[in-house]
Amino acid sequence: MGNIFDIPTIGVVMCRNRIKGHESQTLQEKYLDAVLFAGGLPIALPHALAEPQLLVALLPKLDGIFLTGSPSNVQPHLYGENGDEPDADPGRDLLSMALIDAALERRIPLFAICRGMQELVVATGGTLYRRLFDEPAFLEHREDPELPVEQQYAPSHEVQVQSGGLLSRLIPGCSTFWVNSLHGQGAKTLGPRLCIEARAQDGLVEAVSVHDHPWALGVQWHPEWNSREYELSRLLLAGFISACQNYHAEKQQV
Ligand SMILES: N[C@@H](CCC(=O)NCCCC(=O)O)C(=O)O
Repeated sequence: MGNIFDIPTIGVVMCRNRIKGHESQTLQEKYLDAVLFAGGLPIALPHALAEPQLLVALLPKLDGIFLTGSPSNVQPHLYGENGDEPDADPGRDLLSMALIDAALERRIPLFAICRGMQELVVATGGTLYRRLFDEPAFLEHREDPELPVEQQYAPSHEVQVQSGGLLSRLIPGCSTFWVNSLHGQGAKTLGPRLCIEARAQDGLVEAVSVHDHPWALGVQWHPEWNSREYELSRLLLAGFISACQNYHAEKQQV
């Protein structure tokens, strides 16, 4: 694993849950393991870190930011829609939006998975389909909750990679591949800072990157799931950690 001081520190955003009556913030182990297996040091980020003074103290310590998936949905008012969101996690929204702003401004590497990609879309001025499953043009992108978890995360549909982008550089020679799919929302419009990196066969945007940023990628699927078993997932995570190592080294030179 090398010298502990060379391992990049990756901030991983937490999610709010109620456990046995107690308000809690949690992180699924698969996200932590994916960062560890790729050679990063994951650090859990609780929502209180959105407070500006704490954020300013935190950011210099991070070499990368990892936004996880979550069953909760981004609050609709953040992308200009009315109405309640019963599955909201406002603390997560606040922290993720602040972390994305910081990552874009400071050029910190950012890897955003599923809800994380939706947060990246919203933070950069885009909008979401709130009920993708009510849109007749789209495939079913949700998992079947009745199935065992291994089957829920099994490959579900193909994606087509846009040539010439960050994703195609990370997985050279691979222009289509199968992904798992566990989301009921999806990117509807994108702000000017995002590039499309992949689409599903129904046209849904499945991956995005940020213009003029060394490494900021959002994917709608779950490369963290059994990440060591799938070569494409390993390549994405290795690319992220390598960008974090470069960022760490650049910081030392300033
Ligand atoms: N709630 C949003 C985002 C979906 C999402 O992130 N799913 C993954 C949940 C579990 C995990 O982290 O693996 C939507 O429905 O689109």
